[in-house]
Amino acid sequence: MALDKQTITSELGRVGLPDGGDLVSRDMIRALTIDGGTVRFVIEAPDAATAARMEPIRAAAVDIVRAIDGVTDVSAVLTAHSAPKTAPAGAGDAPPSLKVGRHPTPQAGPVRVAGVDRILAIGSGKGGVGKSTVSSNLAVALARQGRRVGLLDADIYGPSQPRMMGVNKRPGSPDGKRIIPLQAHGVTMMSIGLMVDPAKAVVWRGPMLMGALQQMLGQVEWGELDVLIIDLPPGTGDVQLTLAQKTELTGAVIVSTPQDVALLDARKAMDMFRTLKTPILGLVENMSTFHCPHCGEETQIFGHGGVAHEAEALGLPFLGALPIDLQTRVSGDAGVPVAAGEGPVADAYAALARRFIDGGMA
Ligand SMILES: Nc1ncnc2c1ncn2[C@@H]1O[C@H](COP(=O)(O)OP(=O)(O)OP(=O)(O)O)[C@@H](O)[C@H]1O
Repeated sequence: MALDKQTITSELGRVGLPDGGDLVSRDMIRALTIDGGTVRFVIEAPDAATAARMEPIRAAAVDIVRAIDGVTDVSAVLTAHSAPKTAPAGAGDAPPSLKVGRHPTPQAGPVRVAGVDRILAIGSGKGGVGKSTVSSNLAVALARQGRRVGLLDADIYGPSQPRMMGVNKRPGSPDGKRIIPLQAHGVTMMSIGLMVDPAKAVVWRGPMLMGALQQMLGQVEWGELDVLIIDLPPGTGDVQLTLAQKTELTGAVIVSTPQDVALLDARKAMDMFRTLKTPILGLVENMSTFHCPHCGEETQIFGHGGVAHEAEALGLPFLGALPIDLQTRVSGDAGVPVAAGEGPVADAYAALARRFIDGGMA
């Protein structure tokens, strides 16, 4: 019999906590995925101090799931999140201004974005590994599966989503306060690149970036979304820091190519998210195998499987591999993500999206 989430959740509900309740009743299980006999999940403690005491609980959870018929492998990651569950009173009340990049309005701590169920930050250590490509295609693939998806291009230094999603209109504002996002391929989208000249944004530092991000999240009329995907700049800079500190992120997904040098940088990005107490929900390998369209031969241009191994070594979920593919690049440049069409790469993105939905991440 195929494993199902309900069976696993009900077993995890037997893992009690010293201060009362259990892992399920206390809502600590995140990103539960089942892949054949392999079960992966994240245990999210309310804060770092609690997480530090929870290793025996994590081990008990692994044992209890491993004992389920059909389970061959279990990976459970312990993370901590210090964010409050609700937006503090008054958050978002400050008079907004459409001048993007102003100084931020004071904000007590991480806040939710009204109407948005989950926020995923898509990060990478290195630039050029395909983080924006994966963000846009994943967004489109999720929308094709009926999810309500938002895409925020927060790559302030090199916004590429307008080009990849085929939009270049400046978003409108009926009252000079609210910003109306654009729609493309079933996705609600917004890019800092549509509001400001990236050449100017390059010199922005902490407070200016914080103000701009606060506006993108607070003033944009996102509507009701199942998931908002945020395409981050590469590396570990001010945008990541600001976002993790000011917004209640569901978690981060790391995109890397398979070769060691990219993985080295990906590790730095993961270290940063761990320090910021943002749960890392998993890793995606981009530019994996190349399938020759002429002879059908497979070539591992950047190697293959490096990200899956890294995920395994770190006990993190491996979410999927996407091939290196000419059509992906051409479609991205043409503003129609490959996931919007048909074919093996669109299928790979559909499978990735399914994984996110099944894992409760979208
Ligand atoms: N799987 C793929 N196959 C072929 N080309 C790809 C693939 N993924 C991305 N590309 C191409 O590689 C280039 C860089 O991709 P992209 O802009 O998504 O990377 P990035 O990590 O977001 O970079 P940066 O952070 O510097 O913006 C683009 O031209 C894109 O079309």
